[in-house]
Amino acid sequence: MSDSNIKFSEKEALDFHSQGRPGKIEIVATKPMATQRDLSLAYSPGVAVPVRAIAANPTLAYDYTAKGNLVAVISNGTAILGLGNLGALAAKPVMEGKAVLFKRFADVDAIDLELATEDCDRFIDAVALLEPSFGGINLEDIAAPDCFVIEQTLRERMNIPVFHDDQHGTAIITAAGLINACHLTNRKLGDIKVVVNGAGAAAIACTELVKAMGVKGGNVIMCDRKGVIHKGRTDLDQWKSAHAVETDARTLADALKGADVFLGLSAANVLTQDMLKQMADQPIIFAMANPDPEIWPPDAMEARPDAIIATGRSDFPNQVNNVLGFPFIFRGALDVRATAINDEMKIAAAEALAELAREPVPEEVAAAYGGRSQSFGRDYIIPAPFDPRLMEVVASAVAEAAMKSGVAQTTIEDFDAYRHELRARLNPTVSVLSLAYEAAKSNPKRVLFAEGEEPNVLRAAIAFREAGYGTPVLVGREDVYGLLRELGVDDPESYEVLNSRNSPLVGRAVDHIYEKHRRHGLLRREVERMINQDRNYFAAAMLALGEADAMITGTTRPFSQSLRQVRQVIDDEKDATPFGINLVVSRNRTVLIADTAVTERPDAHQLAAIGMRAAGFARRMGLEPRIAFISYTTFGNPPGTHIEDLRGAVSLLDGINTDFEYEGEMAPDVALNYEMQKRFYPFTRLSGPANILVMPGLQSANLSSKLLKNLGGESVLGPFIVGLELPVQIAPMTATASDLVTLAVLAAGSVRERMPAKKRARSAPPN
Ligand SMILES: NC(=O)C1=CN([C@@H]2O[C@H](COP(=O)(O)OP(=O)(O)OC[C@H]3O[C@@H](n4cnc5c(N)ncnc54)[C@H](OP(=O)(O)O)[C@@H]3O)[C@@H](O)[C@H]2O)C=CC1
Ligand SMILES: CC(=O)C(=O)O
Ligand SMILES: [Mg+2]
Repeated sequence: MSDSNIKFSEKEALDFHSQGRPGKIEIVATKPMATQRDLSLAYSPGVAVPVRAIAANPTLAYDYTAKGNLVAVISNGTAILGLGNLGALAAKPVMEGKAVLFKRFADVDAIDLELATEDCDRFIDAVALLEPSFGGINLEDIAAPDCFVIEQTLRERMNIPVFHDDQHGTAIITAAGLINACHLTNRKLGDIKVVVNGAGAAAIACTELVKAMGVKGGNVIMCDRKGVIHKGRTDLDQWKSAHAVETDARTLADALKGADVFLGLSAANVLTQDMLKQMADQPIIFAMANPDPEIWPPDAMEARPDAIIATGRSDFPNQVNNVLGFPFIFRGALDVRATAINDEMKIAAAEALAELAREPVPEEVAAAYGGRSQSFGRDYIIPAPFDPRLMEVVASAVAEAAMKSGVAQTTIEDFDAYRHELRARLNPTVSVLSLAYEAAKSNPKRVLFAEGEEPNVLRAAIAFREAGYGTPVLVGREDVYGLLRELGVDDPESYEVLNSRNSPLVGRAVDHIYEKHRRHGLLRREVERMINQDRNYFAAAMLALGEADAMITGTTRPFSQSLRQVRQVIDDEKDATPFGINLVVSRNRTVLIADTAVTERPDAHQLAAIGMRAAGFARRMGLEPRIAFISYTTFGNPPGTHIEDLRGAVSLLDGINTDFEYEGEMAPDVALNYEMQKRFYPFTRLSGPANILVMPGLQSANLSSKLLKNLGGESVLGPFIVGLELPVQIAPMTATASDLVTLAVLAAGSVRERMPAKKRARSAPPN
């Protein structure tokens, strides 16, 4: 089995796919469909107008339909990952997965199409007929040699890019990795001896590309299931025989003697430690079969500590997987309406990837993969898929190469502006959340789940642990182990449970709270009762005493009650009142709303302080803060009362040195609409629409967030508490298990660097 650090059960994988709406994709309308008029425009009779326009000028399809951003991911399921021919229907989860990766990484809309035929001609006809619908075709998981015939014929017949990703996507990423691995081991492509295991779609394309880049034909030995592909074999088709060589080697083991490079695009576990021991010094081992590689990296490393090792998986260093390429390659091709993805575009992508890996990694990416090396070297020969730079670097290289090589139908005049547009397409908050998850994995923390008897909380704790985000510490008095068992956990005793009825830590928890409050009216016996009766007090005391790094609670009582209890044990940050921030993540923008949780009527000082801390929070989320102090009036229009505090906050900020933009008072429709600001209030100090709305009071902040969540269809996260001395997050009572996991990850992520929890506990002064 694997030594991977991502663990999940088969049930989890199935639940992931079946929960909520089955599958991974849905279609969302981009235009309003609310009124009779909307319907008349979207469909008959209004739709007739673009129909006639496109009939007269076909390129207008790119202006009036989704074609220009739409890719079909098409398979017949004859080579699903490394699982073999499992048929068109079984390929659907992979193709849906590919479609969502297109969206997630490059904002390309993609739809999966599975064709139930193994007849090349029928497949080709079916795909060719789809040309009007799509801006590009991604062929996927079609076995060799049919895939060669299919792709070649479709490229000739179609006037949009047709790209078999298992061939060229893989070849591009492999080439980038190989360039860098050779660079690190001082090898020249012209000298290396390569063994390619597999002679299918991916293997043949990789071999062709590396030969085109300078690897000598006579230095490459390819193997299939029957062993080495040598000149004496009589069972070879034209694609395999093109790579047959004169050699005495007959098996993979023979071929690997003295080889510099192993490129595995075959099947799981076919490479042994003994074979690796025969390879040259500093061997380069790319075991790229999916989902399980030809050899697991720890085994390869044990046999050859001097090796550079890559796999197709995200849970080991050096992920050589086509996910690093296809989203961005299609992004660039679509943006210039390319008619093909040609060799120039492929080479530009490979070079851009290789160069990017040699550049310093941005701080947030390094932090996210903190446990692993993130500077160019043996464990980092290729960028990581979550690196936000991939989009602009690879897509712009591909678009430029398309223009230079004459397959672009439109041109990009200003590449700086284009790169800026590409950055904006990726919602930074979505990226930051992904990075927060990665960061949690590489720096796992101990998180107290204060409501450890609630099924939802336990589900979250299980998911938190199994995803590798950290160690959940469950606070509960009932039989928590029994509850875990009911939820399908086989080894409940492996979870840590703290019970305030019998924990040896109770005495110290009481001491801690009593110490804080004994001069403010609390008797020791009252503190004992608090600890005994309320898990929030006990959990918060455990946090304060260093038994864990962070805490989450909130699902069993109103937010304000949980917060009040927590604040009796955990101090506020110096000179600050805590407040709540909600994150509204809508299609193309993220907006923060504050204070959604604590102070009912903040005065000018409190509003200014909320603005300042919200700006810091926004930066941590990857947003450059632009604050609007929100009112129902904009700069006194219409005239009204209750705006003094907002104006006061603005002038308080005017009096200090701030490094963020702020403006107010403003109504939300003006704050969020920069065109309107420039038109009616050209003196605005914002440089774009506001992304932090500091509301005049708790009512407006809290109500607007809840309305957006329930009516607006927006994804609203939070409230996140800002301003407590120790990381505590309080979930809304309606939180789902997955909301709780996000909160736990964010709470763990805001742990300041200090002594690890357990150590602090031990070094605390004796009571
Ligand atoms: N990391 C990445 O990005 C990618 C990885 N891959 C992986 O590469 C593998 C092949 O995919 P693909 O090319 O699309 O599939 P194909 O079906 O086109 O090719 C499979 C090839 O693997 C060979 N093979 C299978 N088992 C063995 C074995 N035990 N020893 C030697 N060769 C073997 C087959 O040999 P024969 O010709 O004798 O049948 C065939 O040549 C899969 O595991 C896939 O997951 C693919 C694309 C991208
Ligand atoms: C990654 C991929 O496309 C494959 O393994 O088939
Ligand atoms: Mg594939």
